[in-house]
Amino acid sequence: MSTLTRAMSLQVGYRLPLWKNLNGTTGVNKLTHSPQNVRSSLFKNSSVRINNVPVVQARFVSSSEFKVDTVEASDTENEAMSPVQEIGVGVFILNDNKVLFGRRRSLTIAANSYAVPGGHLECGESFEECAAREVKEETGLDINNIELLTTTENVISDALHLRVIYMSANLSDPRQTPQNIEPDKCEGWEWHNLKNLPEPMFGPLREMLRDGFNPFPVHSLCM
Ligand SMILES: Nc1nc2c([nH]c(=O)n2[C@H]2C[C@H](O)[C@@H](COP(=O)(O)OP(=O)(O)OP(=O)(O)O)O2)c(=O)[nH]1
Repeated sequence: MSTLTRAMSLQVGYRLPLWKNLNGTTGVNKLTHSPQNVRSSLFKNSSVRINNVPVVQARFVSSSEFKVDTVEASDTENEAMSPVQEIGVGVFILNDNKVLFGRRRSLTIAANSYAVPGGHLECGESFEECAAREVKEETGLDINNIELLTTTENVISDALHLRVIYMSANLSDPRQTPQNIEPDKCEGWEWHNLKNLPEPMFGPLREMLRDGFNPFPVHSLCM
């Protein structure tokens, strides 16, 4: 009897569907990006492991909201396989012609790559509130003019889809400088011109930007 792995959400109390097969399977990983229809094969090479089995999604392993346990296949035969959707928010903070990026230390998604500040949407929170909260928590910065840019959907596996909402924002006071409030998660924050992006860039972001996605206002020449 094969051993399957499942994740239990401690925070909201629902059980996530099982992966069909975790034994080396990475699943179909693609990113759809509206409106530019960017496609990507991110997360393929994740080094994340659950019960020593490689998987493509890390959040279950390291987040305090989840624990992982092991069940026998016979317990699971009748369980639904409908995917769970997580919602993340990423924020392009625009300052002159630059955007704020930080190199992630996290052992979860996108370890060691550069990404914009962001995090998971909390219950009852608007995208704007989430953007302001995550930016404050991670960088100490206060932002305004927070606007929706686009969304992406990362299909991590049959069981998990990650919807990411990308927002843009300005500094409330341009004299602010970013602080590394969560040094366990990030090496530090730096302003970068989009013509000269730091590497390695978080894959979905690299794909978007390479395909011409521009977080600056249309009337702006800041690129
Ligand atoms: N921060 C950030 N997350 C991104 C970006 N692109 C992208 O797909 N994501 C995804 C990865 C995560 O699954 C999700 C949330 O990001 P995160 O991993 O930084 O979350 P976090 O631990 O800081 O926040 P939280 O769970 O404490 O709320 O959004 C991005 O550019 N920046």
